[in-house]
Amino acid sequence: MRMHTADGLLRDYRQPDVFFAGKERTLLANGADETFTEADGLAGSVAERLAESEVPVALGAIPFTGGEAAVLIPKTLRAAGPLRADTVQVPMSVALRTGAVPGPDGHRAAVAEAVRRIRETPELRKVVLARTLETEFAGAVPTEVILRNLVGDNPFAYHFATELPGATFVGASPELLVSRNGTLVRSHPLAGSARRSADPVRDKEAAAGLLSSKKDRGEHAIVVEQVVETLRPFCRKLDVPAEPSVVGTPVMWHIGTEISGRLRDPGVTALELAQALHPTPAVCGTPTAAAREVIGELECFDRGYYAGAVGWVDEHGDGEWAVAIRCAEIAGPKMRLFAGGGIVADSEPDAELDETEAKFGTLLRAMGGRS
Ligand SMILES: C=C(O[C@@H]1C=C(C(=O)O)C=C[C@H]1O)C(=O)O
Repeated sequence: MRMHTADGLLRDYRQPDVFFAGKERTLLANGADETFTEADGLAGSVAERLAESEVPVALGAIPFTGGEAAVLIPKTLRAAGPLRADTVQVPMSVALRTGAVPGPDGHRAAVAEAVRRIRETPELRKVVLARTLETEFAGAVPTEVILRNLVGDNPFAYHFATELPGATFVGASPELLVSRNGTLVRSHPLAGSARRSADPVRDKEAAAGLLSSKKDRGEHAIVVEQVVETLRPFCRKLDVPAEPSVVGTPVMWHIGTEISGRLRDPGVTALELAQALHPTPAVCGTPTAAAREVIGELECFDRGYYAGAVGWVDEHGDGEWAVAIRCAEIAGPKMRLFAGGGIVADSEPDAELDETEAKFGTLLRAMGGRS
């Protein structure tokens, strides 16, 4: 059997392949033997088909809410270990047009309204609000260049390029929704963010300030609480660190908690766990249904697969699903970037606006810009 290297798979990726690089495996898939669009019972239907499939892995994306899943069993699949190589940045042409939807004032107003609702609704504790950045290039966006640049910028993220109806979805997520390897289950929720600084002293201060911020710690605790509550019934043992830690990307600091557990029933697949956890309050809010409703009212665009989940599951039920953030949809010459942040009772509109601008930086850097 020919062995593949993760770096080789990255170099071979071309749209419309499906690429996913996580901590366990790097996968490059081509063609679709079977596609799964029905979100209800998705984990069950996928597991059933995988049991008899020649290619024993399904991969793709599930949307933020409602809508169709975009998961497939490919015709061919190549697999390698995790990506380690640091790829050289490839230059890209500059975007002709960019425009944020909503613009700065629109986002500030939405944040202020979410804060007002959180303060006056006792059970509503957190709502995640996002915005988009629409960009247009002179020609078709080279998805493989964006993907390679994302990897080069941060080899430690979960990288993906997967096909959606009418678009390619590409990103470098720092956040693990869930992974399953045998009976070992892991989740690494992030919530609470600060922009990084080019000045090392200020950068360190930003990380320390984030970890000691009461508002950000509160925002983070809400996510951990729900992830633990959801995983508890699936696990006979669950390790939750008493204190969170700081996790860095090239542009952001986040508060993170690495949770691990042992599955009670090894028949529960990674995709089933992902669907049980999704959407966590890191991308939706709490309580989930009320937060989702506020998002529907205050966001002026459809999230699609942004803030959904992207990953893979195999015939044993092992798999990795990342939270679909720090990402963009590419369609021909157009590229739409997404970024959001958690809003709690003491959030400030200007700071929240800045957080989304900073988070756009992950994709902007891959597009050859500066963040
Ligand atoms: C919603 C996003 O990020 C999420 C929200 C965070 C926050 O509110 O602090 C931090 C990490 C992510 O869980 C995004 O990047 O678009």
